[in-house]
Amino acid sequence: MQAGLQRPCSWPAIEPVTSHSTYEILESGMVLMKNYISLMDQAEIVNICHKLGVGPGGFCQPTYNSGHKSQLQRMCFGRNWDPETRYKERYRSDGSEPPPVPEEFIPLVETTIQDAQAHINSNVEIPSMSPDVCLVNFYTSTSRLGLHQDRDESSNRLRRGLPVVSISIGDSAEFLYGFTHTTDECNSRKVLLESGDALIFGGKSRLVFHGVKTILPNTAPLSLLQKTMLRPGRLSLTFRQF
Ligand SMILES: O=C(O)CCC(=O)C(=O)O
Ligand SMILES: [Fe+2]
Repeated sequence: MQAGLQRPCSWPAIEPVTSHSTYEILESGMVLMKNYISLMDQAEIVNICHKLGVGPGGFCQPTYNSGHKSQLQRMCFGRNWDPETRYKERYRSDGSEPPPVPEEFIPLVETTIQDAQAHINSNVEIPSMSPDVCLVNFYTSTSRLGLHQDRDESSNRLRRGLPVVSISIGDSAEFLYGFTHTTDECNSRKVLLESGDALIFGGKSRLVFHGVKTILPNTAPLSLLQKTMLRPGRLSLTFRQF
């Protein structure tokens, strides 16, 4: 954590490890923080997601109106999001409601944004936010996520460019991104997201098209697998303020 960015000590401690991390500015408002979350904290995040994932409102495989099932397992925190109804339905079809965003995650996300802002020396390019929604995705080695924009949050927050903060845990992923509505796999840029990386996209990059092309099997840190019940695959958490 950067000097001067101390949080009240009553907050539960999931703290990013900035000493070993490196920062890459991908675009205005889009920063990749490599090796940002310590293995211990990754394990804690996995354990929290595991505990909530097996309860009511936990992991499920979203279904499209066509009957097609999504290739992912997904769980929402804070607000129910569904590929068909977006944020409109408070309850899932099984009657469950999503758990709130776990309180351990909120200072982690806020600090991540502060560190990104400190790195680019601007809180205009990436505004601050406090997450009240999170989508948790679990990808197996064959899962993919097509190119899309995250644009279902409230228009006020989108207009202000409040960032999405994405955290990757487990197997690495090839993540695609691009800025035109014609963005496809051929003309998008590609970046590797590894366990412990945080990616922020806000400001001018808030509506970037993005998706997950490939999961690279057997790339999760061994010690993470030993410390947790994480199955082979990738867990991603994308935090937003609705
Ligand atoms: O898994 C990821 O890194 C991206 C997830 C994502 O784009 C989403 O949930 O909207
Ligand atoms: Fe997304």
